[in-house]
Amino acid sequence: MKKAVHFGAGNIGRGFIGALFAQSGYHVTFVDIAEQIIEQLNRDKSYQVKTAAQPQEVITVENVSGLNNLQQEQEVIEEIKEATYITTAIGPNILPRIAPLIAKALVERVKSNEEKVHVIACENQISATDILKEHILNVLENEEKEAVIQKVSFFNSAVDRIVPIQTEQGSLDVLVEPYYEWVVETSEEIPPVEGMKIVPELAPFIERKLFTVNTGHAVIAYLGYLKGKETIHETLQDSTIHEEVKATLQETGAYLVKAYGLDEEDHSAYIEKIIGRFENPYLNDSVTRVGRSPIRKLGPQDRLVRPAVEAKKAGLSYTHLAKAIAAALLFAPKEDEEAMKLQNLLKEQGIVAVLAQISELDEDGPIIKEIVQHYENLKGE
Ligand SMILES: NC(=O)C1=CN([C@@H]2O[C@H](COP(=O)(O)OP(=O)(O)OC[C@H]3O[C@@H](n4cnc5c(N)ncnc54)[C@H](O)[C@@H]3O)[C@@H](O)[C@H]2O)C=CC1
Ligand SMILES: O=P(O)(O)OC[C@H]1O[C@](O)(CO)[C@@H](O)[C@@H]1O
Repeated sequence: MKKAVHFGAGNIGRGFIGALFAQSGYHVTFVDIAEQIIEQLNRDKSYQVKTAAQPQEVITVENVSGLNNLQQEQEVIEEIKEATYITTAIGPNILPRIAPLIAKALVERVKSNEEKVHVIACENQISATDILKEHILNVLENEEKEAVIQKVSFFNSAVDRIVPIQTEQGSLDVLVEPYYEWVVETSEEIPPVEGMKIVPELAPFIERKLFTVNTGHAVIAYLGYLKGKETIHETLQDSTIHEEVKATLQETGAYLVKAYGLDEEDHSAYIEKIIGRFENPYLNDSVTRVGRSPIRKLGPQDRLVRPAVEAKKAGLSYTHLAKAIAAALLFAPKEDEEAMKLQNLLKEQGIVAVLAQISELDEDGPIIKEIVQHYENLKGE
């Protein structure tokens, strides 16, 4: 049986990527630090993926096991020595932490196995696999680097499936939206995985996804949070926010149409389809999950700042994006470590210095000016 090693046995790991490998006949070893999930995977050896829809579809995922990367380093290395795929869904900030173990394992792997192994980071981040690759290569000696580069393929990818925080305590089962898309960039012939779509150039796919699905979701989360809403579905019932989401996606859409020559009508239909996905009442997706880690989401390459900067460069409107950025600065749930850090930074340094630092925006530029105006207005509401 072919093997896949997947880092991150969370929502996307179990509910999407791991499930596709298992359905394609792979044994999936999940690697995680969550002791309870690992124990349960090894005990139950299966779990169910259930769609948030009526009627509900239920898929049983089998041939799975788990390893703890903090306690079972050697076992992880042994699995990687035989794997066809190594994938991750752990969050962009965690990639540097798992890179040393993957690097160590790849060095062992290329000594004992001639077959190529394929590494794919499945994160909401542009070029996540390139970033992981850099962290891996950085810890290797020159000779090791060469061997790894020759026998390991690294592919960037875009992952799209809404998987909310799971509410069934003590269960490995995962509730997912019915829709999914996994796009992988390569021109190599690679072992087939059901549901994996191969493209020669990822940029249009990942930007269209990140700046529509993730931008739209973020706008709903941040505006919903400010209005005291709990869920994405509930927030979208507010017609003012609904309109604001559409207007923001028209801004990112104008940039995407111009940058990638997309058909305007097709893109408008895509926006409608995405908003329809957000409206799914069975997902019960919280605004705090979707808005989580606002410092990461305000990064220069992420879903709010990059389209605003690109729109400005192209002479297009970015006023609704500026409002969304302002709303992100006001996102302050106590349990979100990054949100708390952001609030402290704002108190200590003020909005202009913070945006210059975390979003790499020009302190004297028009984007910051517009954000500051929206920030003051939103604070006063
Ligand atoms: N949930 C969703 O709807 C989607 C999420 N994504 C992306 O997928 C990635 C994962 O997201 P989720 O599955 O929602 O998160 P999650 O929090 O459900 O899963 C992450 C898993 O990583 C594990 N982890 C954390 N630190 C670790 C470490 N040092 N070593 C090993 N494992 C570690 C956690 O214990 C957890 O099980 C993120 O990059 C997210 O942006 C992408 C598309 C959809
Ligand atoms: O997973 P992140 O990057 O924190 O952001 C949440 C976003 O990712 C998703 O989980 C799916 O792409 C969306 O629900 C949301 O747009």
